[in-house]
Amino acid sequence: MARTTEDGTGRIPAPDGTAAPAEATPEAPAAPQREPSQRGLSRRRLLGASAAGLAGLGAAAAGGYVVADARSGARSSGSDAAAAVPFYGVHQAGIVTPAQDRLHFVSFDITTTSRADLVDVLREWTKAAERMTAGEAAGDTGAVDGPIEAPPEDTGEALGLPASQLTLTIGFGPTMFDRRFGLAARRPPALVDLPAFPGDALDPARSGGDLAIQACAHDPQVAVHAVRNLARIGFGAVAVRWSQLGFGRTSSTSRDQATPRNLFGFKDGTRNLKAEDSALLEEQLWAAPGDGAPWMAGGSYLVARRMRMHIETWDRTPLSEQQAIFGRFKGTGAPTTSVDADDNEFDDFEFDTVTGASEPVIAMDAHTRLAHPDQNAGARLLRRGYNFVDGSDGLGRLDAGLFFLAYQRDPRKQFIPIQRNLARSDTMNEYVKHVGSAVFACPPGVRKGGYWGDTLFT
Ligand SMILES: C=CC1=C(C)c2cc3[nH]c(cc4nc(cc5[nH]c(cc1n2)c(C)c5CCC(=O)O)C(CCC(=O)O)=C4C)c(C)c3C=C
Ligand SMILES: [Fe+2]
Repeated sequence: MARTTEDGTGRIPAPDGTAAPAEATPEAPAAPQREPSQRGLSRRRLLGASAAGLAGLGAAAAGGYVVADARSGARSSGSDAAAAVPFYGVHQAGIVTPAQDRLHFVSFDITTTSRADLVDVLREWTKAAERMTAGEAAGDTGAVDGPIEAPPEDTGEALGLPASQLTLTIGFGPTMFDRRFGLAARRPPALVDLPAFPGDALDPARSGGDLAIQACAHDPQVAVHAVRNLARIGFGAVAVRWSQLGFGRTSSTSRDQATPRNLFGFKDGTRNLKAEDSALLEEQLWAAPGDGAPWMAGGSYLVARRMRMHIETWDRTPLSEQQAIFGRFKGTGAPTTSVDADDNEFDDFEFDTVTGASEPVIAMDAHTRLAHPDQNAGARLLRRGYNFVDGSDGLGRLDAGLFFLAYQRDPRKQFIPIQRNLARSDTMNEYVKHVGSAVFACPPGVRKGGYWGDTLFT
């Protein structure tokens, strides 16, 4: 039987068929089931109307979700890409949530010096984020149902679009803990300024920030709409410092997802931390109460690096050399130590295997050897990066690369030592340059009635 979202929210059903709680954790409170505004022509109502009109078309594919596209009237089945991810939960959505296809990441400077104003913005953002992730307009009266004399409460470009699995994840940068807001004593020990690494070519205009929002969705317009409306709501208290669009995920964060490819053409995310690795997530991803900042318990630390990839040089590099850099076959993603290249993507590396000439099959300076937990005191990352192509560089090359996003429990023990290892000797460094960098403390998930980061301010 085809599964429809009867309340019209498109909320992803839990495995038992009930509406899933936030972040699909057993502890998470039930997601709110609100009536659409009486006046508002919400995105959800538009979808509901469209779905009703299409009801006579009959059931879609067995076991699939049924999603109506309000813009085109088209109906797609067998996919939940249009559904909503609950906003509330123990952890913020957008971390272990199966990585969506599109990203809009934005870093803000806080321009107010008033702590009360900052908290007001976080409260307003929370309300808008809850609405937008449910597929609704940013404010009650939306884009077209407010007073004609006033600017609308929503910018309108997502009218009629479904929730598209939008997640909004907030992070606080080290500079938010300076003297402005009385938060210095609450700066988590793990929220360190990242050191300079060999080869860094960081642009300050693409680095740092007091606050960041990661918007991920299956529709780029939905992600951009969310960021734009949060920036609009925060006007006068925050200003965009830099932002980055991403068009193709470069990691899987769930075993249900196929491994995607980066712009070097290699499968990326094979050995990522995944949502199903419960014990590892506790050990490597989520901050715990004893970690030195109790307000961060259930949160995580995010490192963002804009990494330019010299794809034109890469494209002139022999396949054998490309594969040697990753110690993996380009086609299947299997380690080059696997007996055959077929279907062995998830094989373990045999780092001790040597060639007839007694050379290691996987070079000592191969990216995957240097990044492997065995070389980094067991440290792992939950990578959630995206490909980008931001036009060209004026020198006949595309400005392309990987916007690397990695969540972890403590960057001092995870990103920093791994990156030190890579920066020193990774053979990939010839093709890659780090041009932007930032680190954020992402607080735990929001309880119903609470607001983003309330554990920090209360
Ligand atoms: C400091 C951390 C890392 C940076 C920066 C980084 C950049 C980077 N990586 C690729 C492509 C691949 N990386 C792969 C694996 C991998 N990379 C890191 C860390 C960083 N990568 C880790 C921790 C791992 C997993 C190691 C392990 O547990 O075995 C792979 C192999 C596929 C996979 O396992 O995901 C690829 C391919 C690029 C292109 C890049 C910068 C542009
Ligand atoms: Fe990597």
